[in-house]
Amino acid sequence: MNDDALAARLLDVIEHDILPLTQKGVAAGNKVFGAAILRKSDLSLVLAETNNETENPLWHGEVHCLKRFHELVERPPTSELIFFSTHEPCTMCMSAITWAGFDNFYYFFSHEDSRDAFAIPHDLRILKEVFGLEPGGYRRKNAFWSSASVDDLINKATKDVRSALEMRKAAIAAAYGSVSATYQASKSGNDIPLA
Ligand SMILES: Nc1nc2[nH]cnc2c(=O)[nH]1
Repeated sequence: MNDDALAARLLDVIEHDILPLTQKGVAAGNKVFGAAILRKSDLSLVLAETNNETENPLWHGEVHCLKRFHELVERPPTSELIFFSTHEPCTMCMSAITWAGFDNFYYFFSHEDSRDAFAIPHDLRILKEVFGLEPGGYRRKNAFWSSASVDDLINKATKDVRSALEMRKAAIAAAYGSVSATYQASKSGNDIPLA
């Protein structure tokens, strides 16, 4: 799999498939996180989903996506699939991705971004309080999966490709800034335990 093509495709998926769902989800009081599943063979989309914590606080973007995946009548084997998350998965979501059988995941925003740019510090707090781990302290490559950020892929690209990808990345981050502001303005009224 070519890293440049994968980075470009993940940017397409976040912009065109996940973000529109998240804009609707946030308007209904949910958080800004989303996820998608793609085929390794041609990077086509299997499905995209978004956070639905107003229905159930366990429906993080990633877990909600896995739930919908298991509701599909025809489901490709997870060995043939890529898992993509808008934000670095929390410890629950990482475990869910593992239990679902994926050998990989990719993400756009880091845990530190969730805390600093999105004012959602819980993923890092749980990592520290429950597991005693500092940011980045989990094993990004292990016996179950290898994980990487979109930044990792972009950083491996050639200079020209890299600057084009960086520009697209900045535009997507700006769009997420706007949905994040909507979520933050509404969150005092919601019933989510760790809002
Ligand atoms: N990655 C991720 N972190 C979260 N923290 C709270 N909700 C979520 C979510 O849906 N995804």
